Amino acid sequence: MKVQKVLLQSDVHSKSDKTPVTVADYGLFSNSTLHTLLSSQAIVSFVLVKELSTEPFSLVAEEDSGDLRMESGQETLHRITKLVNDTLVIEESYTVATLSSEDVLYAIDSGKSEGGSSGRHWVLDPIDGTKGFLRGDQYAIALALLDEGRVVLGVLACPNLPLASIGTNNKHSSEPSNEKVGCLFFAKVGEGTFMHSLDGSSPIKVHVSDIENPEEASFFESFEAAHTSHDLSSAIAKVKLGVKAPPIRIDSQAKYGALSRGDGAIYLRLPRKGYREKIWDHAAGSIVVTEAGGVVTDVAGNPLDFSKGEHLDRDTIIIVTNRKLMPSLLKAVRESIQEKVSPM
Ligand SMILES: Nc1ncnc2c1ncn2[C@@H]1O[C@H](COP(=O)(O)O)[C@@H](O)[C@H]1OP(=O)(O)O
Ligand SMILES: [Mg+2]
Ligand SMILES: [Mg+2]
Ligand SMILES: [Mg+2]
Repeated sequence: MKVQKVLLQSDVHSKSDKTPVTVADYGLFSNSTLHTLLSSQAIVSFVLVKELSTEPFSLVAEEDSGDLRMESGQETLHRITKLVNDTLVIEESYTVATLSSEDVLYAIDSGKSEGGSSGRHWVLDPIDGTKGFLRGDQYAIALALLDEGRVVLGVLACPNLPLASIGTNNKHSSEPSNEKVGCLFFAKVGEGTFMHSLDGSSPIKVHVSDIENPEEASFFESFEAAHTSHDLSSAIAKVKLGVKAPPIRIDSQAKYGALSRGDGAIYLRLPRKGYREKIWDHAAGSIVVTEAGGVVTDVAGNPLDFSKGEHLDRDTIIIVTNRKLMPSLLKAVRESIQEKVSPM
């Protein structure tokens, strides 16, 4: 959050489309991003190892220390180490000793497990929705626990997600947005999904929307057209289901969080051909939604399979909604795909 604030105060963000333009802009953006995602991975990994010292530890995480071990990476490593220590200071129980650069490298590289169908594995996306982070929009820190290939626990921190609904029905776009942001969702198998504010309000139990008529539903999709087909989702939602509201396009697993509390009723992810989704992009989000009463499936109607290592199957379409809407949504997705493949 600290790094994003600095980014947003820089000149870069005064441009209307919030995208980097000059070489210097790109430098600032990529350095800040690198610092943030590696620090996040180091902090979560360090804390997990400390808390779980009595059991075998396996972490499947997105990032690795990469060039940080080389001469050219020393300045970056130094800054990340400072960022990690400055952050851990806030939490008194972790300030026993200052972490060295070596400790930070070790923590980052503890995330090299491949996961799989046996035993327990933590799954971490230290910054999910990197593009949203850069734009000053939505991003998430997503942590899940797999047990024998099944997600049994999920935590989703969404630092920029308003505590109030972001659903199209509740939004008054003419009003200035001074709403409070920063939500944390957590779900444990069989125990439901809870949300509280990042600054620590008491948790409330959340439920997915109970809308039955698809025309009244609003739907989420990626902000980035490279991550999902906006054309296909619009064909499914507008044409097949009669959805009236425009799509809510936001980055990251904040979509799962927002859906789990009923801000919208549908999330469609229609990746480009050949793409293999990573487990850390969906593990936490999927249990947050299912424990809130929702359903997360592929196009065959099966739950996502997190037991095959780092990836889901190639070309996995992800369909998320409540139990009542799922049959018609599945039908609409299948029909639209069929029509796209073999146009009449
Ligand atoms: N070509 C791609 N197709 C689908 N997802 C992608 C692609 N490239 C990166 N991603 C990952 O998809 C997620 C973002 O999707 P969304 O559009 O829902 O925000 C991110 O986790 C991003 O990784 P990252 O964690 O590095 O940001
Ligand atoms: Mg991700
Ligand atoms: Mg990521
Ligand atoms: Mg990434």
